[in-house]
Amino acid sequence: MCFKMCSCNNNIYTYEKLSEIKDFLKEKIKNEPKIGIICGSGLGSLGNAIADAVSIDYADIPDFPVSTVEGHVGRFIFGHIRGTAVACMQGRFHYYEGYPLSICAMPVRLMKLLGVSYLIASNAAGGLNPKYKVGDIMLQKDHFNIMGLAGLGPHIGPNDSRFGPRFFPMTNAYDESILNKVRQIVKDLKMENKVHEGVYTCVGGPNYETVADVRALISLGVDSVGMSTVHEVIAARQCGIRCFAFSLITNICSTEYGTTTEDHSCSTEVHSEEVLKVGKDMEDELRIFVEEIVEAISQDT
Ligand SMILES: O=P(O)(O)O[C@H]1O[C@H](CO)[C@@H](O)[C@H]1O
Ligand code: HPA
Repeated sequence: MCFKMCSCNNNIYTYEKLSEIKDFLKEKIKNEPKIGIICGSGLGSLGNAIADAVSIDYADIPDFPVSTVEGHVGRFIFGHIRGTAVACMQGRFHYYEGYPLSICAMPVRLMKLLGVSYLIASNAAGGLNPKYKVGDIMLQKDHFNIMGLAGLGPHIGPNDSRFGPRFFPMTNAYDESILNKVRQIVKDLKMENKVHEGVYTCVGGPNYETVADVRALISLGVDSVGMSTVHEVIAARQCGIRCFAFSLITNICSTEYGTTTEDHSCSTEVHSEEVLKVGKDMEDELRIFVEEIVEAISQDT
């Protein structure tokens, strides 16, 4: 299938196409997943907590896109976390890979067809809030949809109401009752000193931000910046999935021009190696955190 398509309409992932993919996956999995998990860059090990795992590479799913970015393995893992059936994406799709936002968010609609009613999305992100440190976690209280303000979204074009209504609110995009459960988990796990709540934004990337970009985002009230998640949450809210998302702060975005070092790099630059390393360093702690969240959500009826 050709993924080069207009970003505004002609969405190739029609309801019928996604139903075919859903049927293909359903034949391979044992239980209907209740919670969808999207692993951010370097956070794929969140999927290692899954029992009775059935792994399906994106490349083996008919008409499915493939992950092209380091830190995103590119497979679904279906199974259980603490007894709850989950669908976990070890690898997501980003706009900068050349996929329109409708394709980046398509797996969320697929998860809905598979039976998912809750989403836990994670991302690696740069810290803008001066209180944040590398390795901190930011619970997404909200997002600032810069790409949406520029007319880009996963739902632009003809609307198929089987994926949800044309117009829908985003006031409570991040579910307050899940957030309350997570706040309690943060206390129980004694993580208060490294967990914050804030506003995330998704930029197009793949370059990291200039100092002027960073200063502007801070002035707009944004606390963390990445290149994902927002369009996934939009697609999820459109089809009635309740959402929780968090950023792992993998680097601090610089508000100052750095000094150029002897090798012509800059002292305040961010590089993808450090982003992935912070994810790796945090993998055990985050895996337990996500397991607790799954268990708390599963008690929700
Ligand atoms: O949002 P995730 O997938 O975690 O990845 C983040 O990390 C990558 C940049 O290092 C970008 O893809 C950015 O979006
Ligand atoms: N900016 C954008 N995306 C990111 C960053 C960043 O600083 N860190 C990890 N993903």
